[in-house]
Parts: sequence; C-alpha cells; structure tokens
Amino acid sequence: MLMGLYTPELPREKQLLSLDILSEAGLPVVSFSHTRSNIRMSTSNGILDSLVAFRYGSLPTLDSRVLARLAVTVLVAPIVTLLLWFTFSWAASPLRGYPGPFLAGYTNLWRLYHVRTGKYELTMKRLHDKYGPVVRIGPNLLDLDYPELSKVLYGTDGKWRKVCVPTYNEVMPSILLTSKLLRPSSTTTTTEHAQMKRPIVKHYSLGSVLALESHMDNVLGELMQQLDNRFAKGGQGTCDLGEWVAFYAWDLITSVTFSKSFGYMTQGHDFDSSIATADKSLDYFASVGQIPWLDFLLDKNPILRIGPPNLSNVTNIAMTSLIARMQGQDKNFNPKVPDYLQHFIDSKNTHPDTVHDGMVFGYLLVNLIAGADTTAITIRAIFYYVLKNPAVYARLVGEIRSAGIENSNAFPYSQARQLPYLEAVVREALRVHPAVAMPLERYVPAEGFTLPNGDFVPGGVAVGINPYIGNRNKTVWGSDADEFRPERWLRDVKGGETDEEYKKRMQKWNACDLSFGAGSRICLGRNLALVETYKLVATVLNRYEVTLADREREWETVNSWFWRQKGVEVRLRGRV
Ligand code: HEM
Repeated sequence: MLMGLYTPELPREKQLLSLDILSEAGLPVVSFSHTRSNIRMSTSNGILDSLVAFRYGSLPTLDSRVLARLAVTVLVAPIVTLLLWFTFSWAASPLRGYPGPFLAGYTNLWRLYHVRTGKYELTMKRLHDKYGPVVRIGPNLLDLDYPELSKVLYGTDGKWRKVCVPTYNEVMPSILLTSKLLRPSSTTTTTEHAQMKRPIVKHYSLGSVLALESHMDNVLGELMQQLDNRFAKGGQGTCDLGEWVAFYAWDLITSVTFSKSFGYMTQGHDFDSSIATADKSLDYFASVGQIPWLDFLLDKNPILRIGPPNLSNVTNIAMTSLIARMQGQDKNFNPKVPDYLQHFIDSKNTHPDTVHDGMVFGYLLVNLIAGADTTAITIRAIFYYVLKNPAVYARLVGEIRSAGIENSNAFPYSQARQLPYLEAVVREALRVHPAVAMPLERYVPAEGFTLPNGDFVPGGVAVGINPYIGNRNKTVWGSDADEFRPERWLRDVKGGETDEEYKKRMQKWNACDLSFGAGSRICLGRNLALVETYKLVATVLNRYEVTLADREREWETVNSWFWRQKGVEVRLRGRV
C-alpha cells in the first residue's frame, strides 16, 4: 500500500494528502520530511518509517523493537509455519512407524541432497543394511528390498501406477510422447500409455531388431577402423574405451533410427557436446524427480530459467531427418533396409487414429534419449569387470575366439547368442551395474498392500525397488551378491545342480532381475540394447587384446537416474 502512495515524482503536498488517507486508515503519521534523496516518515507504530526509507534507499534510523518485529514477520514466522506443517504432516502420516533417516520422514530435501552427491546407491545400501528391507526415504515414499515383489509392483494389470515427474515435456515442449513414455506425468493413465506404445512396440521385438543388423555392422566396421588407426596399429597410447563406447552407442542409435550416424566415431570426440548435454539433463531430471516443484522454480519461473540444458542438436537431427524423409529427399535411406524413422512414419497409416507427426517426432526422441547412454553404461560395465578379472577375461576371450568368426568382421548376433559365457557376463554386468540405479516408483493401489514382513502400506503411498538394491539382495543372489561372478548364471554342474533345478533358479532370477525394469513398463528397447551389446563385446574381444592401462585404478561413477561411469582406459593390440 505504501509503495503506491509514495512516489518521489509527486509534489510534497500530494504526499501529505496521501498521508492523510493513511491516517484515516488507522496508521497515524507522526512526522514526515522529504528531500529528493531522502524521505523520513514516522508513524505511531514506527514500521512505515523503515519501509519508506527502504523503498527510496535512504538510511533509516531503526530502533531495535522495529527490527525485532520485522525479523519475526519476515523470517521467523514462515519458518515456524513450515516446521509446524512438517510436524503435523509427519505426525499424521501413515508411514510414521517405518524406519529411515529422521529428516527423510519430514522432507524430500533429504533425498535431493543424497541424489546430488552422485552416490545415492551407496547411501541406500547403507540404509538397508541398517534398517532392513523397508526404509522410509521420503514423507510418502518407501524403498523396498523385496525383489520377489517385482511381479506385483511392476505387474501388467496396470493397478500400480508409475510415479513420474512432469519434466521431459518441459525440456522440449512439443515432445509429449517422449515425456509420456519415459517419465509420464502422474495423470497419464495405463490406457493412454498402452495406446501410445501399441503402434511401435512390434518394431522392438527381437525379429525386428535383427532386421536392422546391417546398420549395426556398418557402425561396428567404423569402430574397428577408428580403433585400428587411432590406438591398435603401432600401439599409440591409451584408449578411453568408456568414451568410445559412448560414441559407438550414440552413432548406432542414430544409424538404426535415421540410417545415418551422428559421426562421433569419425570425429573422435563429442563434437557438438550432445553427450555432455544429455548428462547434464539427467542430472537435472534426477534432482527434480525428488522434488517436482523444483522444476517450477528452476525452469518455469518467469525471471530466470536455470535448467535443464537444451538438447537442441538431438532435436535438430530428428527434425531434419523427419522432414527430409517425408519430402522424399533423404539420401541416406535405402528402402530395402528398414529403420525406425520409416517404421514410425508408416505407423501413421497403420494407426491413423493415434499417430500424428508430433508423435513420430516423439518416438524418434525416445530412441535417442533412452537408447544410447543406457547401452553405453552396460557395455562399459562389462569391459570394466571383465578386464579387472583376468580369469573371466581369459574364459570369455577363449569362448569368443573359438567361434571361428573372421576377426575383421562384425560378429553376427546369431553366433554371439550361442555363447553361454558371454551371456553370463552380460547378465552379471547388468546385475551389478544396472544402468538405472534409482527406485522404480509405483503408487500402492487404493486397497493398500501387505508387505512380506506383515506391514500394511495404505493406498496412495509410493513404493519402489531400486535395481541396484534388488539386484544385490543376498537371499536371492547368494551371499556373494556384491561380487561380479558370471559363473552364477551357469548351471552349477560341480555342485550337482540338475537341469530342472537350474531352470527353476533362472525362472526365479529372471523375475527378480530389475535391470530392464519389469511388467507393463519393462524397457521397450531391451532387445535392441542386448543385440548391440553382444555384438560389440564379441567383435572387440575377437579383434583385439585388451588390457587396462592401469590395473589398480578404479573407475568413477555418478548416479544421476542413469548410473554413469568414467575412466575405463585400456591398451589395444590387434590380434593376428
Ligand atoms: C542396456 C540398456 C538399457 C537399460 C539397462 C534400460 C533400462 C530401462 C529400465 C530399468 C526401464 C524401466 C523404467 C521404469 O520402470 O521406471 C526402461 C524403460 C524404457 N526404456 Fe530402456 N534401457 C536400456 C536401453 C534402452 C533402449 C536402447 C531404448 C530404446 C531404443 C530404451 C527405451 C526405453 C523406453 C521407451 C522405456 C519406457 C517403457 C515404458 O514405460 O513403457 N531403453 N529402460
């Protein structure tokens, strides 16, 4: 009110007139003086004096009573209100009796802090070791270490709704579909989700993925050429294999999607910073995923937009390729070799009621955003663990070499798939280093749910199993669950395990392994990811002797929704 009444432009008499109004309003003005640079005014309660002086930048004479009152009004009162609100919510919460860190019961800031450290999975492991299988990690969130519940929580009946953050569609506003498939808003119904997925799901079956194998062979050919020239021939220095695996995964996903690779391998670096930007976006999503209203503060505030960074190069390549293809001007496309872009465009004809151009664009971005980093993380984990374990390396290389595939060729998937130890290695790497290492959250259905320990969880509470935690549960995977031991995936012949017992064990493990999620939201791209992975590992180990540049050095990891790693540096020597 005062601000409106006082304007230095007004002559003094008018200010006085305004003051009369103030007086009438019950705020009697005791004194008033006004120069161009300084306004002094006092009212009987003194507060207006300070506010006026503050508004015009003069130095008020404040007495301590005024300061105290201001402090109470501006600082203490909101804090007290917040504390009261937290305490009330905590006391009224049905999760009050669940164990967990004290602060987590009050506020999601606890989770935000731990996610920001990049070591969230270690914190969760410590908490489960301390509190057992159920830990309260938010005012309305329980983290569960019950892998055997995967079939229930992540079932196909659609009763357990996915907990999501409305962020992806804010990064790139037109990409409704990307947001709905990956991080659907909490209002996305199971029916909507199924409707969007139906037109494209068949293109991710193993058969459809294998129809894209020639694209993959071209990308592997480029990889071998680059590794030969840059590292293997003449033994030039060390190769950051972790980085090259990312170049491979990004070039591959664009090849199978647009019949054109990004070109990271040819250039030998992240030339347009898309890979780095994708990492930064994930850091952002991981944070706002803990406290969704942060997104409004950081991204939608009208004053200064802080995050997330724009993946403009990724969206550009999607848009340019889409337009060129629709105008019949895409020179990279060979109609005899399918790619995802063509499948998505064709889905407009097969599902005219559902699919429109905006959705085709969204489908393209799903591939790019979800498909590259996750696969790179998995392949990096395979190399790291295999190279750290010489016995595993020797057995794996022996198996791959004995397949007799010419080592200048890309390894065919049909042959790689025949190698049981390779499969064991891939599954074990996915188990100990799942690409997604945060809880896959779901809402308990309205009727509530009783946990295996007898605790009842009311409807509406969010619960989740973190693949990192579930994949290391000792009752499922054995006392050595924390170790990388691919042999666990083979039949234990020495221990007298029968074929039937082995099959039963695998059935149980398949149900508990959350590396690709489970049920109706299981990873759409898992066949594509696995074919890429088998082919790359077999091709590289068939062609090169690979050793760690520094056997003692540990890699660095950052868990930011995707559990990224850095520092798998190797030496490569071409085999004769
Ligand atoms: C080794 C590589 C990969 C891993 C470990 C992985 C892991 C996962 C996980 C754990 C989920 C479930 C998330 C949840 O329930 O909240 C998921 C979902 C998804 N993934 Fe993957 N992923 C990989 C590769 C890919 C690829 C290559 C693509 C696409 C080209 C892809 C596309 C998707 C999509 C679209 C979803 C959402 C499915 C839905 O909600 O229906 N992923 N992925």
